[in-house]
Amino acid sequence: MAEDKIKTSEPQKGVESSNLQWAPQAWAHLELVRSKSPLIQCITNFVSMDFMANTLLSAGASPAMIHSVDEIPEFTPKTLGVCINMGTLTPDWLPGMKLAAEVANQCKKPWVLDPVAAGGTSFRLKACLEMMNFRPSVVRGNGSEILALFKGSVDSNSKGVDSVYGSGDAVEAAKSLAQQSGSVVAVSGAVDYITDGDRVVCVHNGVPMLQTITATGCSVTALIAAFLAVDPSHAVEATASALAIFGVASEIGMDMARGPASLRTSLIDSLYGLDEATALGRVRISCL
Ligand SMILES: Nc1ncnc2c1ncn2[C@@H]1O[C@H](COP(=O)(O)OP(=O)(O)OP(=O)(O)O)[C@@H](O)[C@H]1O
Ligand SMILES: Cc1ncsc1CCO
Ligand SMILES: [Mg+2]
Repeated sequence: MAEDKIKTSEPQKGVESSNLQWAPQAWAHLELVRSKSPLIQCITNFVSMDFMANTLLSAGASPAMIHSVDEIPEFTPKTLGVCINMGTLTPDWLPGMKLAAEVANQCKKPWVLDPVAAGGTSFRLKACLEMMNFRPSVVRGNGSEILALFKGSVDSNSKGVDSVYGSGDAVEAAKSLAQQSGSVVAVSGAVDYITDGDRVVCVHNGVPMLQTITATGCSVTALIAAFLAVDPSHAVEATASALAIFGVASEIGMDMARGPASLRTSLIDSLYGLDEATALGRVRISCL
């Protein structure tokens, strides 16, 4: 049974030794998503809706892009996880986002925040910080986004949704943010870092071309929600598994791709077709 492979013991140091535990765990999480097909509510930006829904479907989850404040009290309790993404934020979307976070918390369902371009404008920063007050189970952003949330200030060098920092530049900020907020914090980039403020887990999978496809970050945040939905009490482990499996799918997809457009397609195919031997051979997770 896939649940049996999900361990709670302390991780070991180094990629080689800790992979013995983390790679089977990542596969077990994917198997659980495939078998349980969790319903994931996504309140997300207009750019990401299609790719995010297809990412969730190819992993075996069941996405629903439902964001109306009028539907949330009835719909959110039916879900197993919620993804809230600030990408194309306007003031009229915020009450629904806050209500969905509140209902998810009341129903003890995990929810994940994607603070897109948090440091881009003061309106966006304030909204992201307000969402942090609802204590997401996990917040996943790129280096710039996590640094902006930690500092609580707009970044004059912001390039909007793209990061101007590497993920490694935001590790200490991520740890502090996790300690202050009580949320697990994930910083994505060449290496993804996941922290609860104490442990730091590193995911080494992925390909640089992911940066040239819009909404790959948004979609992996939704995948985190699906992995959390099937293992809500192990947020660090589920988040690392989701990032690793998405990264592995991109690596296999890269072998078939001719550029960003075909990688977008082959990544979805690879995630759908991923088998145990390939996952165990490719997942690379270590601990700092
Ligand atoms: N240089 C890289 N090498 C390998 N994988 C990468 C690299 N940069 C990003 N990734 C992977 O790409 C995915 C998206 O991460 P990224 O940090 O680009 O998100 P983002 O900036 O929020 O993206 P978006 O806003 O377009 O959705 C993650 O799975 C991450 O691991
Ligand atoms: C390009 C873009 N603009 C707002 S959201 C989004 C998708 C990537 O975050
Ligand atoms: Mg993003």
